Amino acid sequence: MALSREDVLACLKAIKAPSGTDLVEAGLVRALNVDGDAVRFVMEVDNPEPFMAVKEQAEQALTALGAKSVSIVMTAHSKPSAPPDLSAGRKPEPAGPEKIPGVDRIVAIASGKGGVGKSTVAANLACALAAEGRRVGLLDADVYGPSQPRMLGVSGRPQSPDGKLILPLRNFGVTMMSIGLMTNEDQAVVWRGPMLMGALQQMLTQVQWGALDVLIVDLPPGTGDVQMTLAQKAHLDGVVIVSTPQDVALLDARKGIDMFNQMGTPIIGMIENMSTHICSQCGHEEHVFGHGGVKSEAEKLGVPLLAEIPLHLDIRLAADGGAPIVVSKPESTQAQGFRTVAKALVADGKA
Ligand SMILES: Nc1ncnc2c1ncn2[C@@H]1O[C@H](COP(=O)(O)OP(=O)(O)OP(=O)(O)O)[C@@H](O)[C@H]1O
Repeated sequence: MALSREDVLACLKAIKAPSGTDLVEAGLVRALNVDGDAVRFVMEVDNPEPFMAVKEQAEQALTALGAKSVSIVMTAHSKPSAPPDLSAGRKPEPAGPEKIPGVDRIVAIASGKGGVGKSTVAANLACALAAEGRRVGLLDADVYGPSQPRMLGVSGRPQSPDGKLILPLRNFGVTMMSIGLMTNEDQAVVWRGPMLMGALQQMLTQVQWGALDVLIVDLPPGTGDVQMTLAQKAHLDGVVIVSTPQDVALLDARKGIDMFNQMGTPIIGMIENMSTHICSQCGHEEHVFGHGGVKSEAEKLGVPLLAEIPLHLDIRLAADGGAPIVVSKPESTQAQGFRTVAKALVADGKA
């Protein structure tokens, strides 16, 4: 038998809530839906226990009225939230960037432009810090061209025995995780904003980094979603900007510095890469990309120039061969720049 809304309300008005008032008057009947011989409504109560008998009574009365199906869902009241505590002595709440448990510091390696040697610097710095006895992690967040697996000579898919935490890989004393290890090496990866941010967050929080003195993050070039997400989600202790002496690379580096300044991330310093070219045959030195541009820029910006790294075949061969120059030829002059930066970071408590 088709019921009307009025019939149903009249039926419910005859049932008393524990307070003595009828169900409708007490405002307990919410979202009433009468559809033919089916009746549904929600009873909003603080504690369902005392209302169980009332619910049963309502079901019986509605069935007697002619309802074939009765569905009464009891939900707890959504209490209005307390007004914000604006008193001066209140405890500060954690907001914005958070620390990763077990990771003492996070240092990002950034560049305004692609191909200036940012990943080479990140790999060498990580290995040089490990050689200084630091517990080092290296997160390859360069989603557009992950290169750390090749530079550190690691391959294979990271395992996740419990399906929750990802086990990172390790080489040369560096604990490493790369987005490149989650995709096929030759496969072009198209990342959309939310996907990218999700992947970065997963790399930060779901990788079993263990106890680290410093986590080095190799960022993609430029000032995009990854940089913003990292600065917003993780507590970044500082950023090292890599640039070549060329004007165009410097211009892009300036944009990067500007962005990190706006996000309140300290700039640890700049590194001029491919500073001078020393011929591996005759030792002749020439300035392929100019020289000193980064130094004067760093002076202008009031940030330290951490090192001038030469453009040298050995640096490329070592990086491409899976053992960075600080590992394969630690005593060479080409490795010295990286090692000096690592020592300085340790001495300043930055890594
Ligand atoms: N100082 C150097 N001397 C010789 N070769 C170098 C030097 N620095 C980097 N390279 C080489 O230049 C190439 C690009 O370097 P790298 O991948 O580190 O740059 P990147 O800035 O990280 O690039 P991307 O924009 O792809 O992330 C690599 O083949 C690397 O071996």
